[in-house]
Amino acid sequence: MSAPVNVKICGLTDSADVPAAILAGARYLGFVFFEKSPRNLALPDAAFMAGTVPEGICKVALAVDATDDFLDRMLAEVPIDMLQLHGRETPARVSEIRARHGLPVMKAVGVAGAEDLAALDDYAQVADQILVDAKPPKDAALPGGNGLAFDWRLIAGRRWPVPWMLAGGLTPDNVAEAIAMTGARQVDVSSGVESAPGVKDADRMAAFCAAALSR
Ligand SMILES: O=C(O)c1ccccc1NCC(=O)[C@H](O)[C@H](O)COP(=O)(O)O
Repeated sequence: MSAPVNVKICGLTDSADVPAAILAGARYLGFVFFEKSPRNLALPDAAFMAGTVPEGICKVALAVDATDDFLDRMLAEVPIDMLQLHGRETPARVSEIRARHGLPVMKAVGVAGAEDLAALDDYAQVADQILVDAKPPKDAALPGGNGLAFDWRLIAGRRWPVPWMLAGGLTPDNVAEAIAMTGARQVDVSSGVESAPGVKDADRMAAFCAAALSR
């Protein structure tokens, strides 16, 4: 029997989201640091929320093309276990951030077509994990968290030398099919468990985790 699927719930904005996500079954919690996002957190709020997370649950900080100065300030204040890089960070920058900040790094890679798959292989050489996400539309305000899925057949049967997560447009209704089609053992969700942009819904988080953990 395979190990249970790991669920990451990204973009928590309220302190009540932390116990709700953990009770639902999430193993990773994502905190967004991107000013244009409805899920953006101020450092003191993130520090408070992350401080309530028990041992064994991975606290992930999501940043977009962040400077070392920002990462230094954020990590000095917020207890974080993993960095998620969701911008245009090059493989060299991923390596640099890993070495400088001493935390595991998950690099998000956007997929829209077969031409995007090579980047997954490149980042799998330098990151601790890769997040296989939908590529944002050209005019999107956000580089992720858009509730948009990609064609899962593109990665069916593909494997990488590091752990990976499937993301992009997952919901309580489609996550089981996404897992079945791709073979993912880790899934990441944000919009699909919200009642409005930036507002997590405890019932949807529970339904999502139940559907993912049933696979
Ligand atoms: O959530 C945001 O607002 C956000 C902002 C900037 C970069 C990434 C962002 N979110 C990424 C995610 O929440 C997930 O890792 C992933 O993209 C899946 O999101 P969704 O399609 O909404 O489930």
